[in-house]
Amino acid sequence: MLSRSFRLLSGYLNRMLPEVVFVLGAPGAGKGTQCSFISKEYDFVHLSAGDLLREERQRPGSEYGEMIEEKIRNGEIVPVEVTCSLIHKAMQKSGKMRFLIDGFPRNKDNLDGWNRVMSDKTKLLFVIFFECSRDLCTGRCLGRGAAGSGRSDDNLESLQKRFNTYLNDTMPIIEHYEQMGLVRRINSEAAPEEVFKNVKKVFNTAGLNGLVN
Ligand SMILES: Nc1ncnc2c1ncn2[C@@H]1O[C@H](COP(=O)(O)OP(=O)(O)O)[C@@H](O)[C@H]1O
Ligand SMILES: O=c1ccn([C@@H]2O[C@H](COP(=O)(O)OP(=O)(O)O)[C@@H](O)[C@H]2O)c(=O)[nH]1
Repeated sequence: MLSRSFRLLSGYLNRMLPEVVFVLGAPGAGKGTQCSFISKEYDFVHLSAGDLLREERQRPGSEYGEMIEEKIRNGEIVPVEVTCSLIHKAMQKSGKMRFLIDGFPRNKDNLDGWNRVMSDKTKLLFVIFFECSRDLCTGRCLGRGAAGSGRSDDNLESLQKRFNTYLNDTMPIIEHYEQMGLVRRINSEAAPEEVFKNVKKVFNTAGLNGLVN
């Protein structure tokens, strides 16, 4: 009896937690593009860790501006205390309950930091992993740079470093979630609308099919 009440109560409390989907994949795999599609059709707020860091870098008086710029240019990962606190603040500011966290967690420091501070405040639904060949991803990022992204890392030299970081540091995080049965793999080499069809299948299968807006 007591254990049933406990289960009901913890189930209820669990449902009250903000829900999170992590979105991972190589640089240029299409994470941002797909997240913006998802947030238009489903009740999820898109939070790009990279965008939050770039905003913080531009914020007058930020003590982290230079460090963030250096890390981004070199394709290295910013310490989790900075990234996690930006994500947490953006979640609170939104007043919403469902979040796509794009481009995070990218290494063990990110994963451990999130688990330390955020895992008991949120419920991780699943992890989307966009799979795309290195050549296509490189071409997309260079195209984004040529089209005027203004990003200091959309160049060949930074891209080589970003890919090394992705292979050495981010792939083990994806494998970690794979072992937990949380990864939803989606090939992202086709046109954006085609990729989105498969993204929708993942959300609908998870019972998140309520359209919004
Ligand atoms: N499926 C796709 N096919 C072709 N180009 C794409 C596709 N998805 C994204 N792009 C383009 O590739 C670049 C990188 O996409 P983006 O969504 O910013 O990737 P990420 O967030 O993974 O770095 C952008 O210029 C975007 O317009
Ligand atoms: O949690 C994060 C997300 C991004 N970055 C930095 O921001 C850069 C750009 O990341 P973003 O996700 O914006 O772009 P992508 O590399 O996926 O195209 C990365 O190479 C890192 O230097 C980081 O340090 N921590």
